Amino acid sequence: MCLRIKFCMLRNALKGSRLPPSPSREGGTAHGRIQKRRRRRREVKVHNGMDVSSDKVEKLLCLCSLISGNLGMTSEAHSTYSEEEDGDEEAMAYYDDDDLDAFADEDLDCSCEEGVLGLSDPFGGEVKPRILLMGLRRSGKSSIQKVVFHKMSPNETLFLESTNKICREDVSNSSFVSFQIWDFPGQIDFFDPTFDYEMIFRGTGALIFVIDSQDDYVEALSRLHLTVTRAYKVNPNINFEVFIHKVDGLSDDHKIEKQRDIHKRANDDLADAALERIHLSFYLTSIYDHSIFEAFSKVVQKLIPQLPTLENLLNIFISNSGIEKAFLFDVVSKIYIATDSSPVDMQTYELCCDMIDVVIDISCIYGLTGEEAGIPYDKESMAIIRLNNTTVMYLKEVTKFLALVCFLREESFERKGQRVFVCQGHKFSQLPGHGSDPVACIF
Ligand SMILES: Nc1nc2c(ncn2[C@@H]2O[C@H](COP(=O)(O)OP(=O)(O)OP(=O)(O)O)[C@@H](O)[C@H]2O)c(=O)[nH]1
Repeated sequence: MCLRIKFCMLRNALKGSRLPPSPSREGGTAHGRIQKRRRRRREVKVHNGMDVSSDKVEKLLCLCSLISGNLGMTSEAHSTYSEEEDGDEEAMAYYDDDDLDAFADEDLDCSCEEGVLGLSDPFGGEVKPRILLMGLRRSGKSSIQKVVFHKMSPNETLFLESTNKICREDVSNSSFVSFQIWDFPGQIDFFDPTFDYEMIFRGTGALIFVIDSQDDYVEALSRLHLTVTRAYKVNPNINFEVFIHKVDGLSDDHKIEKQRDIHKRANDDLADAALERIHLSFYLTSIYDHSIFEAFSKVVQKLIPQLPTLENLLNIFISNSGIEKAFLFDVVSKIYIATDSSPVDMQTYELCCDMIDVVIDISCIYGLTGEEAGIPYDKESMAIIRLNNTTVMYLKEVTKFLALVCFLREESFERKGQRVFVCQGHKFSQLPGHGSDPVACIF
């Protein structure tokens, strides 16, 4: 199926009509205000769309695809898998709000254990890394999971009920983004003999401890200490990630102050227990902006064994292409799984998320014909957006769930005389009429 963003329609849509609410655009007052402010800050113009694709981009895409493919899911491979295993192409229909729920429910294997105390060994043969969400009651654990992985609007989390069972969810968007999330009820009694915490921590890759920054955090810190020390004894390889959460209600100065205080107290507690070797990473997060997605990106990246290879590829890619910044994104969760070594700022990250939203929304509205319904993102998907500060953004599909998003200066953005290559499975093939030299590629 050929799916291409229709740029004239995109331009019209951006100028005149209102885009339908995408999961990340709709939302609560705080989130809505942030989004509105951000939209005012910049004027998004759409480049005169053409089939532009540099051979360097294609080379990188192919390599990324290969790395991904070695893990079992290239675009093609995944399509086959979906058809054979699921028999349901509509699994990709997460792009519109109604279908989103269907996607989330159908594709995410979400189950809740019958209470903490009744947990038997559910991990027979489990190989996916496990991410645990822990913290006091009402700290925001379930909200984080729902907003990041179910595209729930932040305001809807106000109506979430308290979790009283361990909820497990399989997230398998791509070979890179493939793990289990365990959402724990607020209070877990480590001393309860029927709660087998050793078995839980043994297979854990990351433990996210959520602290409500708008609340008194003394109890949360002692709980963090207890949890971390217990987990470390069982499995010293766990990454300990502390989300200082709900910072949307705090001023910038207050945020920094809270982070410094929590950081100091948590590390002092570890030093007092002679456990300085335990490393805690801290993040300021809120479900009302992109900070939660950025923090989750960093947590997930640490669990990707191929991360150094991907980063190297992106570094080589930008050093040879005039591109200033490149990200590899999981389009479903908007987690970026790798970027080059230059620093990431929040605004750049937000722009990438917005671009993914625009591409998917416009594809859904204008890119599908009747018989193609259901797959608004495929190997033909690409988009170019010119911002009003002479920066060009470029998005290209890598695999069914991955996108390469790049930033480059307008002057580096050449559209003429380029050879166009497409990545077909594991091979480059050259499109007729676009230059004569084949691209060298090592498989
Ligand atoms: N202001 C603000 N509120 C948030 C944020 N994240 C979650 N909340 C709110 O915090 C409340 C509790 O959220 P939950 O996700 O149910 O908390 P939980 O940690 O899963 O709670 P338990 O299931 O009882 O352990 C809800 O009203 C959410 O709307 C945030 O980033 N900012």
